[in-house]
Amino acid sequence: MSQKNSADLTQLRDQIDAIDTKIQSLIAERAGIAGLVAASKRHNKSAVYYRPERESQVLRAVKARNQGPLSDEVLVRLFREIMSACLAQQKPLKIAFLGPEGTFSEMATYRYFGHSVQAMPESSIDQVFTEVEAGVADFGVVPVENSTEGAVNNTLDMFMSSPLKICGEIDLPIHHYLMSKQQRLDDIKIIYSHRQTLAQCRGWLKSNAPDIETVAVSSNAEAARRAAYSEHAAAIAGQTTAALYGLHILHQQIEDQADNATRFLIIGNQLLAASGDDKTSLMIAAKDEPGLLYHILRPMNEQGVTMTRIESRPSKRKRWDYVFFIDMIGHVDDKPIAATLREIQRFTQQVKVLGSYPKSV
Ligand SMILES: C=C(O[C@@H]1C=C(C(=O)O)C=C[C@H]1O)C(=O)O
Repeated sequence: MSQKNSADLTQLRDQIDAIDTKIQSLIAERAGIAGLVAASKRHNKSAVYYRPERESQVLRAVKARNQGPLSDEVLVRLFREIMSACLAQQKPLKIAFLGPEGTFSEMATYRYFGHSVQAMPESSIDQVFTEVEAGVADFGVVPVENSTEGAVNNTLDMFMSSPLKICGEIDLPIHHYLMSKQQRLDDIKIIYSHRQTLAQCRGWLKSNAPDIETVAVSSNAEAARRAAYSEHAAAIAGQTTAALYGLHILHQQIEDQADNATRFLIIGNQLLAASGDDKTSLMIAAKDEPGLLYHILRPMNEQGVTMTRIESRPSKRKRWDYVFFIDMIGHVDDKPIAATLREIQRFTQQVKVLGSYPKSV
């Protein structure tokens, strides 16, 4: 390296050191102010420390200010971590997720809340709801739909009996990796994975491993654990799972749809104020009469409310009786949504607002 180059490098590093010093003192200043906000909330018994709607406003402002060179996604991640650390000064949030460690639900948990939380792996979706209902966890993270495979029925069905509210959502791109102790596909006799994952890789498996037995297990992480104990087994799981279980990656991104994504819900006890860009989820129990769907869709259309999703599930009360799950753009306090709700209530047995929450940032 020439002398000039080396002098340039020293100067650039000095600049970086000076900037780091400023960033550090600004982060400390921010943490101090967040601490003051928390102290002022302490005087008010009903105040809540964690405000998802406020945090999503902060993150949207970060995106709006961004002029590069870092991507929106990277900047949102950094600010998410700063807020997570500021909040944890009081007490880290406890977050129940569908475990074990290494699942996509765990990834969604850290992506949504940052790493300064106490993440609690649970054995089932039902158990995530139970821990939040009992107050053992502050919030829960559960999958609700996949872009290839559709609804996660278990999660939808839980809302029929649970009083919990939806406090947020996060879309996570999902890529699947084939991993094993073996280096070659020819040496594999059995492939383990979660049922949903196998379904998302159905085409790849048919073309590339038509003669290998596939076995559905309780989670992708459980699949990796089994592959780690067996000489001729492989697992399909997320990239980070391979390192966790000491497995080689044999094939990357084997999902049939390149833009495969799963949407997760954040569940908790809070009803949130509007963030300015929200969604509302409803559960509607039907009256057994003709034109029901019409009576749900008509007021939406009249009020100009956009529906983003509709699912129906058996009510489990009697045969061929259904419950509808509907997502719409807007907050329950918005006039068009409030008017839509009033109108739907006239024609249905029960309308339950599962929550109004900030759209995934
Ligand atoms: C600082 C506050 O409390 C918490 C911390 C936030 C932050 O670090 O920006 C934002 C919202 C709350 O989760 C607040 O309510 O403004």
